[in-house]
Amino acid sequence: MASSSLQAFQTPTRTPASTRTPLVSFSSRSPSSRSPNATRSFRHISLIAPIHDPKKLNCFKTKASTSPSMATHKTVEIFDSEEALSISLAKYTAHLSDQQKGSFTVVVSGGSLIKSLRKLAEAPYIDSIDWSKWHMFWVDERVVPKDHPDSNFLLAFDGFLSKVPIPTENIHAINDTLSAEAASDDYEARIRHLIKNGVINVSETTGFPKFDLMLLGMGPDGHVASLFPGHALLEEKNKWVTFIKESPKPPPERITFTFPVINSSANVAMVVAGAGKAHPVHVALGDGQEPEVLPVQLVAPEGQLTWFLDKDAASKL
Ligand SMILES: O=C1O[C@H](COP(=O)(O)O)[C@@H](O)[C@H](O)[C@H]1O
Repeated sequence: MASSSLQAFQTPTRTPASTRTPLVSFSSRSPSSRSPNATRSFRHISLIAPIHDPKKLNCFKTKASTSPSMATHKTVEIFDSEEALSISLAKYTAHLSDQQKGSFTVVVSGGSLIKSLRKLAEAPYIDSIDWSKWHMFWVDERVVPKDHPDSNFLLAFDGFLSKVPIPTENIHAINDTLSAEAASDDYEARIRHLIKNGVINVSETTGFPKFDLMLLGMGPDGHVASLFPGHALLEEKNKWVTFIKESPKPPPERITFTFPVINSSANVAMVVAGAGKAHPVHVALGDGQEPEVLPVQLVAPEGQLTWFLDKDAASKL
């Protein structure tokens, strides 16, 4: 099956290509940045092909750590174009998929991230990936019908899901027939059910669901999922899935995973392209002197965090 039809989802269910190297790649192990002021302790910087004054990379060097109870291993890769970024993202995702013995649980955001997944639907990945073990989830969704232009499901369907043979029953879309509150409760209940069935793992550290891979975008204001700057939902500690009725970015009603779930992931890819996002990238990865606290700074998975940046998004680093 090379594609599924949108109609199949209208009634919600309950239930090495080019190996272009990044221009700049460096990795670190840092304490959890659950505290936005948590400092980073970069152990390793490998400069593959400098695009900036290397002195600027001082901003990635070691600082004293605060409480390293939860360590995030962080890698930042900077590419000369979004095209090169998307090729590397496909390779990374295919590698994680290959490593997974049982189900491969993948969470996507909406927005520009979806376009950057396009290489997965091309050779060699379309034929080499075992799509049958993939289970797809959404980190956030807008409270609109699945065929509405604002739907994150529709975006993913058109840009990715309709082009790859993931079994229809493994595509776990958020219920679009319920209110925001009911849909978030419903999604959490369905995730609990999939944990019982052994599809989704649980973090031994946090007790929250542990997805194998979250592919996340970031808004120009530094929001991730539907977790916006200054909003009380940033502080949510108990719920897995919650809702917002007054999103600063339209549409106003949305459902979103919470930070405890995002940060219990085995792998998170932050995929950011374009000069319009250079400022929040600098806040998140720069010298830590910014007074702002952006939601993206709270992304600190217990597993691996990999930033995929194009050079425009990285231009203020
Ligand atoms: O509203 C949303 O925006 C963010 C960022 O979107 P982008 O187009 O600026 O990349 C997205 O990650 C989120 O899923 C979506 O609901």
